[in-house]
Parts: sequence; C-alpha cells; structure tokens
Amino acid sequence: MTIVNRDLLMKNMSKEQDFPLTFEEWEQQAAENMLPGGFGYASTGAGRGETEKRNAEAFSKWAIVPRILQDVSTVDMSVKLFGRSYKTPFFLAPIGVQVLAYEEAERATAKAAAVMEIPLIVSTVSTCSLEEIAEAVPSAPKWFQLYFSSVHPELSYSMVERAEKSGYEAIVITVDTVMAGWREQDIRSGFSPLALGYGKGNYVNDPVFMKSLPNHDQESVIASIFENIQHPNLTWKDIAEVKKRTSLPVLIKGILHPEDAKIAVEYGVDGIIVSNHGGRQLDGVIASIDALPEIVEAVKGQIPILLDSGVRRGIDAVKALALGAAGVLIGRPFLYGLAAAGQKGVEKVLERFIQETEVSLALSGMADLKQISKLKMVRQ
Ligand SMILES: Cc1cc2nc3c(=O)[nH]c(=O)nc-3n(C[C@H](O)[C@H](O)[C@H](O)COP(=O)(O)O)c2cc1C
Ligand SMILES: O=C(O)C(=O)c1ccccc1
Repeated sequence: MTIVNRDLLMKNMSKEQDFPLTFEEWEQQAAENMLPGGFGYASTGAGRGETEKRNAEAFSKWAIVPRILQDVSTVDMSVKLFGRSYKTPFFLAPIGVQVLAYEEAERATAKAAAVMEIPLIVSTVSTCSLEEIAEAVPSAPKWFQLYFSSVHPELSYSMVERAEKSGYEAIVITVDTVMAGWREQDIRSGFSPLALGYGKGNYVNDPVFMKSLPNHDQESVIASIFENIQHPNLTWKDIAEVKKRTSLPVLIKGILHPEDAKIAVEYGVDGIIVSNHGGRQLDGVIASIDALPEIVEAVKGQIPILLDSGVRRGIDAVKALALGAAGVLIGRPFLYGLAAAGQKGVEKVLERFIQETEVSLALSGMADLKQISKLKMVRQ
C-alpha cells in the first residue's frame, strides 16, 4: 500500500472540509442528527462513566519511541488472520440497533465496509437480519457476533448456523453483557431500543425463535427478545458447545483478565477481543489498552488478540498494535459517521483511520506492520 495521505496533505485539502474531522466533531454532528434518547444511549457509559473516560485517557499514557531512517516510502498494513489476508488491521465493532443512527442501518455500514475493504462484525441485535446484510455485500468479509441465549441455546446454534450458511467467516461471542450494564442515562430518559423493536432483525427471521413464541404479535416478540438476550448463567461449557457446532473460528469478546485469556486458549477458542464494551457494561474496570499487555504475555502468541474500546484515531490503533494486538475494532467513531452522513460518513471515518495509521506507522519508522512488535513503547 502506498501512502495515500501524501496527496491529502499536499494538495487535496479542500475536499475534506465537507466532513467533520475529529471524533469530537463527528460526535457533535451525530448529536444533531440523532434523537436525544438514541444519542444518549449510544454515547454514554455505564455508572459514573469512569471507564468510558479512562478508555480514552489511557491511550495518551502510552508513548511511542520512534525509529528513524528506515525507508518508509511504502507502508504494508496488511494482516493475516485465520488464514485470510486483510489490507488493514481494522474491523468494524459489532454495534446493534443501528437504525438509531440512520434509516438504512447496518446495510449502509456494510456497504461502506465493503468499499473500504474492512471486515464487518454484525451484531445479534442488528436492525437488519444477518441474511439481508450478507445480500447487500455478498463478497465482503463479515463476522457474526452472538449474544448467547441461555433460555434457548438452540436459538443461538440456529443463528450460528445461519451465519455460517450466509458466508460469515467467524463467530464472536460477547461475554461481558450477561445482563445490561447500569446505564443511568437510559434509566433517566426511559430509552430502550429493544423495547422499541429496533434490534429484532435476527430474531424474527429465525425459525427456532419464531417457533418458540406463544404468538407472533409485536409484544410477544419483544418480550421474548428480552428473555433471550440475557444470559447470566453462561459458562465456558456453552462456549465449548458453540465450538462443537461450527467449523468457523470462534472469538470471545470482552476479556480483560489474563487468566480468562488462558482459559480461552485451553477451551480451544480461536481468538480474543480485549474489550470493556466501550465502558457501557461494568463501570470502574480497567481500560482495554491497559489490560492488553498482560493478556498478550499470558497468551504467548497461541491465538490472535484484537482490541476495542476508546480507539478514536489512527495513532490509538498503532499503539494497540505495538502492544501486541493483531487487529483493532472501530466502534463509536463509525456509528457517528453513519449518523452524520450515512454510508459516505462511515467511509470517511474509515478512510481517515487508515490514512492516519499509515502516516503514523511511517513516522514511527515502521514500514511493515508485521514488525510492529519491535516498536518501543513506554508509559508516560
Ligand atoms: C450503541 C452501541 C451498541 C453496541 N452494541 C453491541 C452489540 O450488539 N454487541 C456487542 O458485542 N457489542 C456492542 N457494542 C460494543 C462495541 O462492539 C464495542 O465494544 C464498543 O463500542 C467499543 O467502544 P468505543 O466505541 O467507545 O470505542 C455496542 C456499542 C455501542 C456504542
Ligand atoms: O448497548 C449495547 O452495548 C449492546 O450491546 C446492546 C445490547 C442489547 C441491545 C442493543 C445493544
């Protein structure tokens, strides 16, 4: 990959002024375009908001010690994961109920991801069904995120099977959301996207789910989604059951403790996503970038480790990669791009991430991302 940013920095500045630039500017635009309940839901953290704040601040406490004179005229940002090569280390984090941001919801996001060649992780509680999304971008790389149903494990296996059939290439099981976090903003505003029926795409298109319903009116559908989405009794045994039922790689999203990372390896899990859910679940927990180094040490390269939570710009991604992440998930930034300008907004956010990452790698003396573990990092 060549340095796309050269043109941007030297001659193409004027085109860029049509779009917000920083995360804060995109967020501001999203706040103007979204309904207050929906924006409050998406933007705030759980509890006192400590973790959401810590996620962002923690990146600034890690500093890069760059190398010089390394011939960085071309930068190779490609990564290899589960036997597939990707042009950049970026993924779109699973974000449910995207109709909150934009009418076309996940379909618009999926098209942007396809244009930018960034894999998309589709949420269990997406507005559109996983099949609709696959139809919109048949050849783009896609993963499916599962919220396990403890009341109907068969529903979870059915969703996994549908994902596999529709061409999804990995299953991400989110384990930090056994129940919803303590979200005061939503308590105050009385906002619940599930109660409004915004996250039902994958449920109403599932034969196991529909068969389990006493009747098919909207009220029963929503009541049953609430019942199925919580899974406080989820354990490693359930993970093993999912592993048995799919030939796809299975990742666990929401690991912060190195011991849990080791257990994941023992259970044959194929990858880990270090995440605190963007500070939306347990407030007061460690920033994911600070949890990463010990997890990397515990896993010893046996399986790839990805990271999300607080990644706001290219340099954050460079830091995560230097600390041992094999890939980085972009969350709220793309959601705000979607709210601000639909598909084009998501593309723009992703383009900026790629460009800033490329420039940052070059200025760090890192022409090849495969060498990034050599980049010296210190705490400041
Ligand atoms: C509005 C919203 C909805 C989300 N929905 C899901 C979801 O359905 N499944 C999931 O695993 N994570 C979900 N997440 C968490 C993201 O995947 C990701 O972990 C988080 O956004 C990272 O934090 P950041 O966006 O602050 O960087 C959601 C996040 C937001 C903001
Ligand atoms: O809000 C979230 O973070 C999330 O994961 C979720 C859970 C249920 C419905 C929609 C989103």
